[in-house]
Amino acid sequence: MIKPARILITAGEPAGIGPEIVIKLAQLEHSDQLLVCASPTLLKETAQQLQLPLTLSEFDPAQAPSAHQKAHLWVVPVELQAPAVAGSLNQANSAYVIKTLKIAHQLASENRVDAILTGPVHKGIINQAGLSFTGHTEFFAEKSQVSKVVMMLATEGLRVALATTHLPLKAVPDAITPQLLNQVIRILIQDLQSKFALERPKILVCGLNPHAGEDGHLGSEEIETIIPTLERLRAEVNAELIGPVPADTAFQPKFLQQVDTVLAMYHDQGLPTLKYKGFGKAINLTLGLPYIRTSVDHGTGLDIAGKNLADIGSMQYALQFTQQLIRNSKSN
Ligand SMILES: NC(=O)c1ccc[n+]([C@@H]2O[C@H](COP(=O)([O-])OP(=O)(O)OC[C@H]3O[C@@H](n4cnc5c(N)ncnc54)[C@H](O)[C@@H]3O)[C@@H](O)[C@H]2O)c1
Ligand SMILES: N[C@H](C(=O)O)[C@H](O)COP(=O)(O)O
Repeated sequence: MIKPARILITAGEPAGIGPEIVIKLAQLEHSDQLLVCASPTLLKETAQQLQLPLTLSEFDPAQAPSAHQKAHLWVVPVELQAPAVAGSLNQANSAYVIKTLKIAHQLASENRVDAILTGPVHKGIINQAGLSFTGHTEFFAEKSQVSKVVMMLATEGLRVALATTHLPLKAVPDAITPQLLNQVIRILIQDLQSKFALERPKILVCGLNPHAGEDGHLGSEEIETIIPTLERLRAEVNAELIGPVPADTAFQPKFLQQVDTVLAMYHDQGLPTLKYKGFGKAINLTLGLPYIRTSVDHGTGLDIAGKNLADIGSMQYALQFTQQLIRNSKSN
């Protein structure tokens, strides 16, 4: 029998739909142990509002992981600073959110959990509280002292990785340097090989400008940076690097069927297509970290928080994907 893995879920922004999707997930059967880093008070109150059963036990690292029992959660408790009101952000609770992420990083770094699965946080309110935060991706990279990681979102039939993550659009062209592309593509290849068992990954690389720069008439980043970097890398890596191709036509089935991943140059070049194809059944994962970190494909859903409208499709998909990544990493 396979030993259950231990998966730590952070419940995310307390005023959002994170606590609701965690409690809904807890009602189902799972072969691995689910551990939640959150406020026990918040979890109990949310379960009560949803009229769902829930018992909590405090996490005991000395105990071996056991398969999930329906309507039960192991908890790493962190208390809120102020009562959570569904749909209404409160900067007093931003330190709570960050504390859950710090604990998750600590437990994963010490191999006390097999993976971190993060619920959605609200980047704006964390910054409003005076805590600099651009996203989980960058947070875990910094905590792990890794100079570069890669954000990838995946749904059935499509994986999209990003060369740049959370930065203003006007900062993107300057960020696309040979060094950045070199690092991103190497991490992408390494993790496609190790996490997805793709021996010689095929990567479709998008250009930055309309029509991939139209031979320099619509932008020079392709000619000056992307093409020479891909040429250099082709001689050095065990991967097929196709492109740069125009991003507007890259996402046609006839191209996607032939590649393992699309590499988009920036967040909204790649993610709208991914989310159009698979919102609610997609996962977000961070490549290049020393541990497995995954997340749902959606945000805090403040407009539906507290209304029992949150769909757990992405959370379920993210959990199944995470379980597979853990099995793959253990068999490597
Ligand atoms: N993993 C993460 O932490 C993560 C991911 C994406 C966005 N965010 C953050 O979330 C905040 C809100 O972002 P947003 O409003 O752009 O996106 P959002 O995903 O929160 O909401 C977009 C729309 O999708 C709906 N929706 C989202 N999740 C749903 C679910 N599970 N079931 C049913 N409907 C759902 C919402 O009701 C809303 O109408 C921002 O601060 C953003 O940065 C966090
Ligand atoms: N870019 C992500 C998305 O659109 O789903 C989201 O902002 C979450 O990013 P982090 O995992 O870095 O928080």
